[in-house]
Amino acid sequence: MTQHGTLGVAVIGTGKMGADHVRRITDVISGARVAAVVDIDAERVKAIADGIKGCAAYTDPAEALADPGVDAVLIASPGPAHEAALLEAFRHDLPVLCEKPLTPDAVSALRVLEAEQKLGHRRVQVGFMRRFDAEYIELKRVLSSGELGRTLMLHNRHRNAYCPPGFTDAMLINDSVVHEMDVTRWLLEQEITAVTVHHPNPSSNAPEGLHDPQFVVFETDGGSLVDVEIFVSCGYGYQVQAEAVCEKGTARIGDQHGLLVNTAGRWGGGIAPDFVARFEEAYDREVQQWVDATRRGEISGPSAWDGYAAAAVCEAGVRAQAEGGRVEVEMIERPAFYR
Ligand SMILES: NC(=O)C1=CN([C@@H]2O[C@H](COP(=O)(O)OP(=O)(O)OC[C@H]3O[C@@H](n4cnc5c(N)ncnc54)[C@H](O)[C@@H]3O)[C@@H](O)[C@H]2O)C=CC1
Ligand SMILES: O=C1[C@@H](O)[C@H](O)[C@@H](O)[C@H](O)[C@H]1O
Repeated sequence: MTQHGTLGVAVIGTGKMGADHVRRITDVISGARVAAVVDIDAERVKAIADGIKGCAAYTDPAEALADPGVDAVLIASPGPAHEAALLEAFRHDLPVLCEKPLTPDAVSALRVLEAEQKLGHRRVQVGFMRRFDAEYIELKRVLSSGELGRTLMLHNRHRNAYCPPGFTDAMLINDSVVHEMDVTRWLLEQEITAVTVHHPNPSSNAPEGLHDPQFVVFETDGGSLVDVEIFVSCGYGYQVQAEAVCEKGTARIGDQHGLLVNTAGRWGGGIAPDFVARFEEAYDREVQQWVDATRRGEISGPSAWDGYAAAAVCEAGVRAQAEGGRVEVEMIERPAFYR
C-alpha cells in the first residue's frame, strides 16, 4: 500500500459508473485514492486522470495493473470485458471490486471461479450494491429475525425512467433483473431453481423492438415464489420496491417517502431520477467496506460464487424469454471454497 497506508485503486472503465466511483473514492470515502484510471477511450481517461493528483491514465488494463502504485482494482467496464480484467487482476494477486455482472454468462463466470480457486484465496467482491442499501439491510434483518415467520412470496418492482440506446430483451434480464436475482438469494437464503417470463403488449414508450415491461417469476429451492416487474422505459423516474409476504405479516421497502409535501389540494413526494441517485449511499457504503476490508487483508460482500449463481439464473431467464415456458436453472454444486 502506498502513501501512508492508503489503498491505490485502479478504476477500469470510466463511463457512468466508473466516473462516479472515481468521484466517490476521491471525494467521499476514506482510506483509498485513485492511482490509475483505464479506458479504451483515450481522451476520456486522460481528462479524468488530469483532474486527480498522482493518477496515471492507461488505455490497456494489463499495463495499468502492472503499475507499482496499484494495490487494488475496481472494474466498471461493460460486462463482456470483466473476465479479462479479472484474470489480469488475479495474475497480480490484486483484490477486486467488480461491478455486476461478474461476467455475462455462466460458462465465463465458472472460468473466473476456477481461476480464483487456483489462487487459493478469495479476491473478488461483486458490485451487488443493494446489499448495502439501508432499506434492504432492514428488510433482511426483519426476515432473518423470524418475527414474521417464513417468507412465502417476494414481490419486486424495478422501474427505470428510460434505458440506454441499444437495450435488448436479454439486457432486461442480464443488466436489470440480475439485481432481483441477487437480492432474492441474499434475502431468502435460498437458491433460484426455475424462471418464467411473461410480457404484456409493450408500452408505446418502449424503444423499437424492446418488449418492455416484462414480468419475471422465480421459484426457489425453499418453496418461495418471487415476481419481478421490470419496466425500463416507465418515463417518470427510478423506482425499486420489494414486499415480502410472510406467514405472520408483510414487510415492504422502496416507497421513498422521505419528504411529503402538502400543497394546493395535492400531496406527494419526490422520485429519484436514476440508480446513481437512489443508491448513492449504498454505493458509498459498498466501496468503503471493500476498501476497509482490503486494507485489513480481508474480502467480504457478495462473492464470485454469488456472481456465478446470478449468471446461471440469468441464462435460464434469457432462455425463458426466448423459448417461453418455465426454464430450470443449471448450476454446479457450491465449492467448499465459497461456503
Ligand atoms: N450497480 C449498478 O447499479 C450499476 C452497475 N453497472 C455496471 O457497471 C459497468 C459499467 O456500466 P456503465 O458505467 O453504465 O457503462 P458505460 O458505457 O457508461 O461505461 C463503460 C466505460 O468502459 C469503457 N470500456 C469499454 N471496454 C473497455 C475495456 N475493455 N477496458 C476498459 N474500459 C473499457 C468505455 O469506453 C466506457 O467509458 C457494467 O458492468 C454495468 O453492468 C451499470 C449501471 C448501474
Ligand atoms: O445496474 C443497473 C443498470 O445496469 C440497469 O440497466 C438498470 O436497470 C438497473 O436499475 C441498474 O441498477
